[in-house]
Amino acid sequence: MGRRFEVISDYQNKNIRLPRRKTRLSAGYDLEAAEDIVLEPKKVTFIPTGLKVYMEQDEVLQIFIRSGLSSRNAVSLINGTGIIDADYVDNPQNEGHILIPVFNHGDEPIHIRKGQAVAQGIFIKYLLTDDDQTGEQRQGGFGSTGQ
Ligand SMILES: O=c1ccn([C@H]2C[C@H](O)[C@@H](COP(=O)(O)OP(=O)(O)OP(=O)(O)O)O2)c(=O)[nH]1
Repeated sequence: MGRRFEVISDYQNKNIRLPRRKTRLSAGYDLEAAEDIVLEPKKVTFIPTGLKVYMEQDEVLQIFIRSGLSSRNAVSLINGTGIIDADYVDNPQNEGHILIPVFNHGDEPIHIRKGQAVAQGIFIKYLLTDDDQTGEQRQGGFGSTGQ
C-alpha cells in the first residue's frame, strides 16, 4: 500500500497542497487548513485538511500542533496528539478526512487562512501484544468505535 496523502473527493479542484516537510531532516509533514476558518475563544474547532492518508498496516500518523501557531496564539490540539489509524482512510462516513481539533484558550477569535500550516503529522510504527487477535473493521469517522 505504501504511504501517501491524497485530497478527498469533496476538496478536489480546491487547490489543496499535499503535505510537505520543511527541510531534509524535518520529521513532520505540515498540514494546512483547507478553508478559511475562525477559532472562536474557549471553543473546539475542527479544522478541515481536505486530506486522507494511506499507510502500511503497522503504522500510525500522529498529529501535533505546529510550534509556530501555538507560540503566537494560545491554541492547542484538544486531544493532545491526534491519532490517524491506518484503517481510517476511505471509511464510508467521511472518506478518512483528517480533521484537526483545535482549542482556542485565548479571549479573542483567531483567523486561520486557507493554506496556513496548523499542524504536523509524523508517521510512526506501532507494536502488538503476542496474543492480539483483533479482526474488527473500522466503519466510520472520528469517535465511531468508542460509543
Ligand atoms: O485529531 C484527530 C484524531 C483522529 N482523527 C480521525 C483518525 C482516527 O483514525 C479516527 C479515530 O480517532 P481515535 O481513535 O483517536 O478516536 P476515537 O474516539 O477512539 O474514535 P474511534 O471510535 O473512531 O476509534 O479519527 C482525526 O481526523 N483527527
